[in-house]
Amino acid sequence: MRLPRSVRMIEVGPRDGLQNEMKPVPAATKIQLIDKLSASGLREIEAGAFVSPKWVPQMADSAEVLAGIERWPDRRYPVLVPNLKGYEAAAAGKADEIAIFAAASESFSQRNINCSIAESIERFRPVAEAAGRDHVPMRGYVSCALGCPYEGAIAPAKVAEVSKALLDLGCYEISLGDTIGVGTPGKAQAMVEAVAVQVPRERLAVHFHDTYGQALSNILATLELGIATVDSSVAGLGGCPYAPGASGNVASEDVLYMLTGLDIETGVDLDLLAEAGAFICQALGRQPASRVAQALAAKRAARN
Ligand SMILES: CC(C)(COP(=O)([O-])OP(=O)([O-])OC[C@H]1O[C@@H](n2cnc3c(N)ncnc32)[C@H](O)[C@@H]1OP(=O)([O-])[O-])[C@@H](O)C(=O)NCCC(=O)NCCSC(=O)C[C@@](C)(O)CC(=O)[O-]
Repeated sequence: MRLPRSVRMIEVGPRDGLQNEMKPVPAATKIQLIDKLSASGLREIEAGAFVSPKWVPQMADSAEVLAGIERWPDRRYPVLVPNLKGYEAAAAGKADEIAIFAAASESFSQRNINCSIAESIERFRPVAEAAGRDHVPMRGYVSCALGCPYEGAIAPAKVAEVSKALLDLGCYEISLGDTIGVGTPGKAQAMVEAVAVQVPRERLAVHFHDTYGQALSNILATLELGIATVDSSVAGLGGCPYAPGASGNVASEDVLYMLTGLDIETGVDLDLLAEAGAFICQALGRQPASRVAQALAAKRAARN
């Protein structure tokens, strides 16, 4: 088994993790969470989304969050941007990176951003031009890479086509989203292999939700193919508002524990990461979904 020596962990908890929360999470809590995640050693932390507040009310305070966080010099705080209006707001908030998001499923694209896949690529074009002009790095997401809540199975060739379109727009990296967490290791590998024909694998990231408990296995399967960038969410928070039934993202603590066990470097401190997870779970009034966080907490409780 050939695995990468180091992996970039992209933390999506403050955005993907919180966007589906029904009760408003105060901006001050989001800010504290992001500061704690920065302190844990994570270098890329998605801080919010400049999307329509009618569509995703929880992200309406993203400007306030960006203005309030401590910006560590060697960290980046990307935000999601669905259109030029979102880009202008993100730029006004001094976002240091943006992410555009398309889907490999027509139905999901309609439900999530109210347009077809082709229309979304056209809508992203002026965003890409503006980001290029301003030297703001741009990441791209492809949702439903392993299945769609409305259409079921999605052809890997379609994922490859949309990934290439985002790459051509100027994305430095494409994150392949198993939005509803239905993937299994063999299917994840086949999908990555299909995309890698169009997009160099060093420019691919994986983004698994853990709905069916397959996320860690899927990550390991894609690391074996040379993928070295993994999205995850502290405490396993998350779910997409336009993907009914989708559970949280794979927990950052669980990913980190697995990577450390494989002697793969990340630069992230597990105790500090778990502390950030405990903080946000306390604020939300729930237990972390991360098995590693639960095990660490039980060990601590037994010691005291
Ligand atoms: C794309 C739109 C805006 C189209 O929505 P629309 O209704 O077609 O847009 P519109 O242009 O007709 O505008 C409607 C209203 O929204 C306003 N508006 C328009 N744009 C913005 C903006 N940027 N910021 C703030 N406001 C905005 C606009 O000004 C107008 O306001 P009104 O005149 O009615 O008062 C909408 O569908 C939207 O915001 N969708 C975002 C949905 C979303 O955030 N989903 C979750 C993120 S994707 C995800 O989680 C998956 C991922 C990335 O994690 C990977 C994976 O797991 O698969």
